Amino acid sequence: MDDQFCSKTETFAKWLTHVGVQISAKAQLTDLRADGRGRALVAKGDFAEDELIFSVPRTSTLSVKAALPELLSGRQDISAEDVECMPGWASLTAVIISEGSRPESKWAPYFNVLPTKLDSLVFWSPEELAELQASAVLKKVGKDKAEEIFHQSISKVTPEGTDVDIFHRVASTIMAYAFDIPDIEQEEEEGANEDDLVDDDEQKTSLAMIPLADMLNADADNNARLHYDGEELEMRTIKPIKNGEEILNDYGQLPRSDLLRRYGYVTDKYAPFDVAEVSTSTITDHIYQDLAGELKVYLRASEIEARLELARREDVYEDAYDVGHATEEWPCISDELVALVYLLLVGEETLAAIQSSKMSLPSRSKMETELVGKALQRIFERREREYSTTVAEDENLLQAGNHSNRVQMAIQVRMGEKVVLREAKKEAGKFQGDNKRMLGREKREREDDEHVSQKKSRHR
Ligand SMILES: C[S@@+](CC[C@H](N)C(=O)[O-])C[C@H]1O[C@@H](n2cnc3c(N)ncnc32)[C@H](O)[C@@H]1O
Repeated sequence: MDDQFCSKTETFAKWLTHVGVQISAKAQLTDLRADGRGRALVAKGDFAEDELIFSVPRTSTLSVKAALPELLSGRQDISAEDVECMPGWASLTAVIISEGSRPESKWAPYFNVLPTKLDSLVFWSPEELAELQASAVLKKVGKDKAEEIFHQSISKVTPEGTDVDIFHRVASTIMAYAFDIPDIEQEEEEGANEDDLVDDDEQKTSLAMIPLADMLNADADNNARLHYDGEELEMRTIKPIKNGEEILNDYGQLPRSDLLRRYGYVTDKYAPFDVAEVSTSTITDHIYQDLAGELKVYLRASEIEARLELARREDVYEDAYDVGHATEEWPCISDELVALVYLLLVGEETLAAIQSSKMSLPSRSKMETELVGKALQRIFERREREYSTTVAEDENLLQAGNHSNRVQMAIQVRMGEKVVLREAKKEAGKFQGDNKRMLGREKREREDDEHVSQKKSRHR
């Protein structure tokens, strides 16, 4: 353990006052390492709703704009453009690495409280990552791509000797600690154009580090929120906070997989936001085989492609679809996924009618046919089998608890995804819509209709 932890916190607290941060006497930076929560802000008195906890002047935030002059000073070999042309996170990484290498940096007391070790996924070994099994989060880690950007552009502007380990530490700290701050000029401009008919809701933001605001942990239900309205960024309570309670910020409604990837921790409170991903290529590779018994039709690759093209035209195509827990507002299975599977399975005549725009895509309830439900159930079962352990096995492993913290977190993530797939399968099992417009049925239905009418005419 870092035995300078407390002295670093004290120096940081003094520095905050020095740079104009105003903090309520009822809020205190506290050592929560024993609970695995690092430094945290804790209430040392009762806060009312909408009470100011602290304010940080915009001038005390660390952005590319703020730190670029220092990086460029005395360097003839690079220009502002070399830094500004990089993606936002990469240019902020470059300026923080450069600033961090200067012992006289005004930010030094702040840098001293930033982490030297993180658990975000980029730091996991191949064996640890393998514990996530079939989780789609593995495709999102992006370590190689990040290193490519480091070698191609960041390392050209950072001090000589900056290695890839420093790069990952700073880039990952930015991922877990930085904020997207709305630009104040933009807000004023928008205010001036309040009567404009065209609503330009794309607000310009800048990525920046906000000392102290980034010492707040999060646990799905926050009790504080940062306000960006003025020159002072204000952290205010959103509900009363009692003496002794931790002050928590909002990191967003993230599935545990993303929480782990970006922040290196998970808690049960994020489980309701878990998602599992099913890729369109897996769906098209298996759907006709899985339903061969009931379809009795063979589609050529070009016919499948035409159906996917229609899904694109109808704006329901995605390379992969997320399924999540149902809420009061949303089902587990998105409208887009139902529509994709419907278009892959709808009969030729209905397909042609939609293609020629004689008919529009039916409502969700009409697309929830029994066949679409059966296909989705198979898709979710297949996806669950891609994980090498079952939910029950994971439950036992979690209970045994004899793993490293990282493995324990990986088990929670992979188990959460399988639980979502099961719930989605149950939902698909309730689809009961008529199959008569579906592939292989349309013709049979028509033949049956004709058969009935022939019978009727014979009886006449
Ligand atoms: C913005 S920082 C918060 C300050 C941090 N605790 C520190 O000591 O520097 C985000 C990091 O805090 C930790 N963290 C945040 N919320 C947490 C929680 N509920 N449980 C455990 N760790 C948490 C994670 O390591 C995350 O990457």
